[in-house]
Amino acid sequence: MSLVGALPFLKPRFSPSVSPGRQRRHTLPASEFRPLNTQDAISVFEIEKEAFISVSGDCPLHLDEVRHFLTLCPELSMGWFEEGRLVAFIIGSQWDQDRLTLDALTLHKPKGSTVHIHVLAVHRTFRQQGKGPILMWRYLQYLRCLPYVRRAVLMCEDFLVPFYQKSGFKVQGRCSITVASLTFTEMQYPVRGHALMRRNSEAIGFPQTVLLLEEPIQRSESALLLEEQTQRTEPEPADV
Ligand SMILES: CC(=O)SCCNC(=O)CCNC(=O)[C@H](O)C(C)(C)COP(=O)(O)OP(=O)(O)OC[C@H]1O[C@@H](n2cnc3c(N)ncnc32)[C@H](O)[C@@H]1OP(=O)(O)O
Repeated sequence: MSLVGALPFLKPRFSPSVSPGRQRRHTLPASEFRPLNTQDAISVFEIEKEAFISVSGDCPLHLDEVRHFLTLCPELSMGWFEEGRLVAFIIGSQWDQDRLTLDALTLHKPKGSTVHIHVLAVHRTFRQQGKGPILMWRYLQYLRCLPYVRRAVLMCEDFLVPFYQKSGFKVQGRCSITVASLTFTEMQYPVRGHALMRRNSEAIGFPQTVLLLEEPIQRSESALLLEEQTQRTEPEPADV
């Protein structure tokens, strides 16, 4: 019996016969989309602080609320990481009523068929590059793979209505929620009701869906180009 066979713990980690190209990579993936977890909460809140608190003094989710939703329903969040750094994120939870009320800001209703998108934010240095619309597009595709989701809703300030319309959201009306002097428009996106065709792919950890939309989402040329580049730079599956 060889020494290595008898004492497996002495076995070298990498076989000398493995070619350099097959060795484990130690670099962080260039671009990765994944659900967030509570360890990401600080990075999320750092982006929120800059994006909202520095502008209006408040933000959609305080740090404890970020942790709360990432504990209760991490599968309704999505982060975009570049070389391990969070550059954009969405946090959602389930809601069970037609319109948003104050309770929707803090509660997750696991029996609800609506996903309430609490916040979409892009890190300051990565804005105006089409990342927000791409992340939203991926998120909405992902929601289509969750059988219990019928629609997505959000509230936004009026100046962002055209931005969300480009992602396929429709105005539902004035939101009953106000925060200090801020008022909001409520918007919704029908997740069910479209014909859809599934492609059996599990890239980047999210099931992918190819959609046949009744009304195609309008995406700008820059967004399409960036997405194409992102797909090109997505990492190969790690060696096992
Ligand atoms: C539910 C909520 O979370 S509402 C709050 C939304 N989040 C914030 O306000 C946080 C701070 N802001 C951000 O994080 C980002 O600026 C976002 C999420 C609003 C936009 O993301 P970005 O990646 O910067 O989007 P980007 O600038 O690339 O714009 C993409 C398209 O949306 C349009 N757009 C962006 N911002 C706006 C706006 N304020 N009003 C109208 N259109 C807009 C752009 O013109 C562009 O369209 P085009 O490509 O056809 O020219």
